[in-house]
Amino acid sequence: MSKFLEDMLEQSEAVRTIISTSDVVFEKAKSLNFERVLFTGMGASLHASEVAASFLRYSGIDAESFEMSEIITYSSQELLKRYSTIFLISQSGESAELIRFIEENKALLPSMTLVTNNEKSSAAKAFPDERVFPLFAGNERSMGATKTFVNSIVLTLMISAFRTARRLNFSDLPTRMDEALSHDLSWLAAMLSEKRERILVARGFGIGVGKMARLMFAEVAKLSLIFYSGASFRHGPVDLLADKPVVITMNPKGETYDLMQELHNDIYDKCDLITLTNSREGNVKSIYVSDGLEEVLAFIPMMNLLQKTAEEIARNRGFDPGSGVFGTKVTTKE
Ligand SMILES: N[C@@H]1[C@@H](O)[C@H](O)[C@@H](COP(=O)(O)O)O[C@@H]1O
Repeated sequence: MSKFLEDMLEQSEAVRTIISTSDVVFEKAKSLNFERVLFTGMGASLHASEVAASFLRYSGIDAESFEMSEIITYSSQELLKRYSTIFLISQSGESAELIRFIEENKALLPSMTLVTNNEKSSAAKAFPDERVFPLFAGNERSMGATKTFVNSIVLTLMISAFRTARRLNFSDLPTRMDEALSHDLSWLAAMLSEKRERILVARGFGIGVGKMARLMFAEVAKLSLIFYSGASFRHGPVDLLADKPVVITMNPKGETYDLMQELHNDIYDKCDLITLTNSREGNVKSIYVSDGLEEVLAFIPMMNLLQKTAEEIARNRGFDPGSGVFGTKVTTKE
């Protein structure tokens, strides 16, 4: 079994564990100021936080998510001071940018909070326990985050839900994740291995997940998957349909479901279109996933489905899923 597959199969258990810590999470979250929130990190950790940032904005709370490396060089401490809470997300707690960010912004430590899978990391040492939210994802072996990505989404949503009036029901999520991984996806892996453009489209809470899918395809399958938000795809990139690409959309029931359906109607005869959805109504080729989950959580099992596909593509292409060729799980050089 590949490292990536091993990690993948442990995800639902990891989610059960993080959900079981909700009382401690809510207790710690009480001391956080949600006036103006920034989430920052690199790679999977950054993309996971984009879900909570859009969830908070959707609930009327001022929240943003920016890549840490860009903040370091192209922003300033004066601007960072304006955030009431800065969430640093890092599964390892050792990424080069994270260490530098903490070092260069020591004056802002009181407004920072760390989300990490490694409570003994260099980053964690800079924070008191009440400012560290552990991911409880267990040992993650592979390059191409799985358990820590999903647990980062769930944990930052748990923290965010504490502040909003919107209650989130996570209880069915682990079962839906396992169901997603039980699909036979060999046909999709074969289609995505062909020498033509692969495009992924999603909106809203799916944008962070879509960017993560792009990263995972690069890290695991060693293939490029282009990601667009549903709206930006219409603003020009639809011309990629000229070469009949494979287009996957993630379209759970929710705010923009109908708009995405319209997009399907407009493009289905110009590409191989597959939609991941929890609606039975669609009239294009669908993979049914995330049954009954609310919009913000529905993208997680969709990601699991894409993980399984990427794992199979990697094996078909002769790569060891979860091992980097040039990349590494922890990047210690900026
Ligand atoms: N190749 C890895 C990515 O897979 C990971 O997402 C990123 C952030 O890692 P961390 O969350 O440990 O800071 O670092 C590396 O570049």
